Amino acid sequence: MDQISATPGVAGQPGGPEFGRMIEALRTVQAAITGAAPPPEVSAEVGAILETVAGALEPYLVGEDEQLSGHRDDLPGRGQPLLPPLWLDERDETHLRGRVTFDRFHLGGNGAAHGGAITVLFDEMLGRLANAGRNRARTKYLQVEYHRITPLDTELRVEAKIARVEGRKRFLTCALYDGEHLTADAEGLFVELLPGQP
Ligand SMILES: CCCCCCCCCC(=O)SCCNC(=O)CCNC(=O)[C@H](O)C(C)(C)COP(=O)(O)OP(=O)(O)OC[C@H]1O[C@@H](n2cnc3c(N)ncnc32)[C@H](O)[C@@H]1OP(=O)(O)O
Repeated sequence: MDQISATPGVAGQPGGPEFGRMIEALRTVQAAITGAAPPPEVSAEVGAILETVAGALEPYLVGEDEQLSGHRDDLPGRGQPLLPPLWLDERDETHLRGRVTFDRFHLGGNGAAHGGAITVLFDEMLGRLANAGRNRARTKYLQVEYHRITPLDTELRVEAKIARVEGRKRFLTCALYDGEHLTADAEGLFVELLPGQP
């Protein structure tokens, strides 16, 4: 994505608070479905409702540049349901600091957040920082270490820093904390795109 709007949307316009509410409801549905063991009639009923929901949106499908999801910096996780709800409290061109809460949708097992969900968070944090005020770069590698389980339904702190820049290469680090406990961290290399690279 190239354009991310930090301006809260206007009620009654596309991207207004109604859109944020829809994304929030989707997150609630994702967690509810993941955590439920409904009887077949309820699964059938909910499935039909969701098919109706998809049908209601179908006339409004747009290209990547026009979609709202992922482009709303005023919403947690940019309004992109793939991302856990992430709030950025501090940001400049050298560091980011935010809060994130994983829920039942992000469950790996035995109460712990899925390692892949944590990696999505780290790629987002490092991607945002690598691209802050700089020419566009993409992830070359992301090396993640899991030090202890990352709990669900707990507000966690996440911090990213630029370690060094060498020509096109941007080396960054990210760390996730439950209180004072480090649960996971990562080192990533982002490479600035050459003209013509997608
Ligand atoms: C506003 C935006 C908000 C964004 C938020 C969301 C962020 C999400 C970020 C992403 O997820 S991006 C999607 C995932 N990544 C990709 O799809 C990238 C796919 N790969 C590519 O497109 C290319 O491989 C890439 C542009 C990253 C680099 O390709 P190049 O062929 O131009 O670079 P090359 O592989 O030659 O490496 C460039 C430099 O890095 C070095 N390098 C490569 N791999 C390395 C490695 N493993 N370790 C150390 N150095 C390495 C390499 O030696 C070289 O060093 P020098 O410049 O000094 O010669």
